[in-house]
Amino acid sequence: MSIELKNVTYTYMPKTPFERTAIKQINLKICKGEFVAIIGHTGSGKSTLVQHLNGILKPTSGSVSIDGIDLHGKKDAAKTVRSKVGMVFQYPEHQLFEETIYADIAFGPKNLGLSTEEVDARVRRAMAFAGLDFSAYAERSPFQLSGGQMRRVAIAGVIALEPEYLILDEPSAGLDPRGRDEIFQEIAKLYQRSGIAVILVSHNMEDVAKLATRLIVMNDGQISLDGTPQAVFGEPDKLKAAGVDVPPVTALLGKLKTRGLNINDQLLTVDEAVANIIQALGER
Ligand SMILES: Nc1ncnc2c1ncn2[C@@H]1O[C@H](COP(=O)(O)OP(=O)(O)OP(=O)(O)O)[C@@H](O)[C@H]1O
Repeated sequence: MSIELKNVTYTYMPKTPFERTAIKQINLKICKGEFVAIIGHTGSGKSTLVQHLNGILKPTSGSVSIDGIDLHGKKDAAKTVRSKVGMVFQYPEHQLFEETIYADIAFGPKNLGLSTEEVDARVRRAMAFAGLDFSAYAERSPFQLSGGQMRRVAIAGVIALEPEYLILDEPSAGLDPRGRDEIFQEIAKLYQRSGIAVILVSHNMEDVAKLATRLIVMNDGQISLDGTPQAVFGEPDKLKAAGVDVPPVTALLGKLKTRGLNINDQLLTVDEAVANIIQALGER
């Protein structure tokens, strides 16, 4: 079970003076159970790439398939996408529009043609998952909430679709550190509890390093690195060429190593780094 892109190229505004090829000859397979983070400098093609994973964009050339179904081949392809792929866009709270939080989260499942009971069960599950107490929030207007809470409602609306592939394009953009941590904790929880694939576009290297099982680095419309976080962050020269920084923890460990400390510079979390630094200092 996978989403597969074969030789996908996408050109915006072809045959005009504004023509721009945003992704070039991309070959990529993402399987259920993976947590894939897509990183890269501004304009490297991340959003264009993920908008192919749910059929919003149709490749200029090449093909996209989900669980073996060609997205642009069959008539029922759109239905397959709707039922399997959930997409959280940048600033998803801008897409809230119903009068109550309940109605907003119920909107997607209703559109899937589910029974009232099933819609209700999904709304309750999604709200519980997003940390929104049902009795306190269901009948409130989403527009009375803080920015972080509005985003949780918007994400709950996508989670209520119970997608098998969940795509999140910069889900923490514009949030303060606390809001950002909460959103990432929820995403991690969802990933750990279910066998879905998560595809996350993010600029935050620490979150990416902590959560992802696989990192894809985009550079100028192409995939320049693809591997585990350890493997990718172990390629500082290629990362630099792609305009991407290593996580601060990895950078710190690298510097301590060049200063002669016997240290593992492939660690990605603060806790791992602290334990390793204490051990290295004890050896001196
Ligand atoms: N609607 C559009 N019309 C024309 N060109 C576009 C459009 N959207 C994106 N582009 C161009 O395609 C290229 C890739 O853009 P894309 O948004 O996919 O990059 P990105 O890596 O997601 O960037 P960011 O990190 O800033 O969101 C850029 O050069 C961008 O200017």
